Amino acid sequence: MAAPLHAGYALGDSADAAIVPARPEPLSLKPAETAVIVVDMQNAYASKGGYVDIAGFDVSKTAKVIGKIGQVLDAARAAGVAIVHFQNGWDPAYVEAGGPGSPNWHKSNALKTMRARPELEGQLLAKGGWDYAIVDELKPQPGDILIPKTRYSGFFNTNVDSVLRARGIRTLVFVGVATNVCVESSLRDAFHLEYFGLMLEDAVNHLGPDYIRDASLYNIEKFFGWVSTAADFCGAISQHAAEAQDDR
Ligand SMILES: C/C(=C/NC(N)=O)C(=O)O
Repeated sequence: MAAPLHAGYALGDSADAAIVPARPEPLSLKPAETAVIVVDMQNAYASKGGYVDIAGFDVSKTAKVIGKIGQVLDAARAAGVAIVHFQNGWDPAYVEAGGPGSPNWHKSNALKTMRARPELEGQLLAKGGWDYAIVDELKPQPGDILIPKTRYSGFFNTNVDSVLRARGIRTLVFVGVATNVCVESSLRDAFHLEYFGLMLEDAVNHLGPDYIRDASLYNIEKFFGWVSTAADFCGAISQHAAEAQDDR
């Protein structure tokens, strides 16, 4: 049996689906049953002087990623695709971060940085602060959904699965930071919850050496979902919306 021309839950009725060029094969999706997941586009992860910059990670590429995400959100809103923003962080007393009994206390580079530099206590990833805030260019708009989270994956200790299922959403388009941490963690968990996950490789930024970006994209393409670009996703949903308009 020949491999299907495209993947996606809409295999049976792809007539009303958009076909997004992707790896390992094109992915069909229905805009009304799709959401763009904007992962942690906060000053902490995307701005000079934010937590990951202070911790020594490279944020030089985030301005370009912010531009790509802005294009994706404009096209998504025009095509009726839902938008969900994850926002990572904790209460200013860091109760939600967990103490030494939590692996987060030992692995979070934000918590480790504040232990090493006590003058930063209460500033990194603290709700209400600049570091925690979503960057000005990508502030949630009316109708967007905002999901606070306290660990890497947006599918743990949140209601996002219920929010998405209540809207009949089956395909999730991932953008944001970091490719190899919160984006991949969330896409993997979404896979195990039966969502079709698509990562836009030029709308994400990784933390660490460049090979970790390649490894993350390989993992997603081979085992957890699909990989495409901002232009291919925007082109597919915009063309689909135009054809639907012509058919009216
Ligand atoms: C390392 C890290 C990653 N966050 C993310 N949004 O990928 C953190 O939150 O400490």
